[in-house]
Amino acid sequence: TRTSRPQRILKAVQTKATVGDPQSVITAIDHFCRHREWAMNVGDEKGSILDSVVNEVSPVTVLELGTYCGYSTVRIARLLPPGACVITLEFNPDYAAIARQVIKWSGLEDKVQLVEGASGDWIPWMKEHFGVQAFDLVFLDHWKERYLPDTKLLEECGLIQKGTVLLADNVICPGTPDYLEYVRNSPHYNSQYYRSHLEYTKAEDGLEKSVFLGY
Ligand SMILES: Nc1ncc2ncn(CCCCCNC(=O)c3cc(-c4ccc(F)cc4)cc(O)c3O)c2n1
Ligand SMILES: [Mg+2]
Repeated sequence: TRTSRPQRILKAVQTKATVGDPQSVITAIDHFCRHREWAMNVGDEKGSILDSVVNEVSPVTVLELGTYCGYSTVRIARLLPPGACVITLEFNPDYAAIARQVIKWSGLEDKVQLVEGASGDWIPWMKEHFGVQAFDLVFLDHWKERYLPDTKLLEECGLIQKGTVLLADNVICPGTPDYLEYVRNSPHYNSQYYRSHLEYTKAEDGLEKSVFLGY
């Protein structure tokens, strides 16, 4: 049967990128998705905003919700200092299998913990299973209708503390209206919108950065 799009993305990485060179992996995926087949990676334009937030926060512990092919996982992990790590959750086992290989090709497997499963099932176990106290940065890029319930779940589980930064993809396209309303109106968050475009297109999209102010 035909290969899947994630399999074709992995092939582009394995033919165009250099093992151990995360930037070449990022460039290979962006080139493939801009010139061959669109795919739902955060992309180069929003990816630069993601980079700037990671550099600003310099997180020790990152949670990514929605791995897909590992493009944003590689973007984040390549900027982390030794000892820091990103835990990334992926629901779809086929995507997870591809992402593991993309992360390995980039040479960043020591900074990444890829967990297969649904966010709602795994978040309550984060402290116990991974010894996480709280996350310094959470990148939300999974089911858009899960952004709000999972944010509330992270709060309830004590995984968000004063200073934790939430960075949400796709707040315009496909859109996460209930999440936006919550973080923008809550007295416990300081929120700002980074206007950009839907990956590899001219459509408007953006990232919402929300800093938890404490209770
Ligand atoms: N709970 C849980 N836990 C863990 C999980 N892991 C995966 N999932 C399921 C997530 C499935 C993929 C999520 N991402 C998107 O849907 C997405 C879509 C577009 C897009 C598409 C078509 C258009 F015309 C325009 C824009 C663009 C983006 O940048 C997107 O990120 C999970 N769920
Ligand atoms: Mg996205």
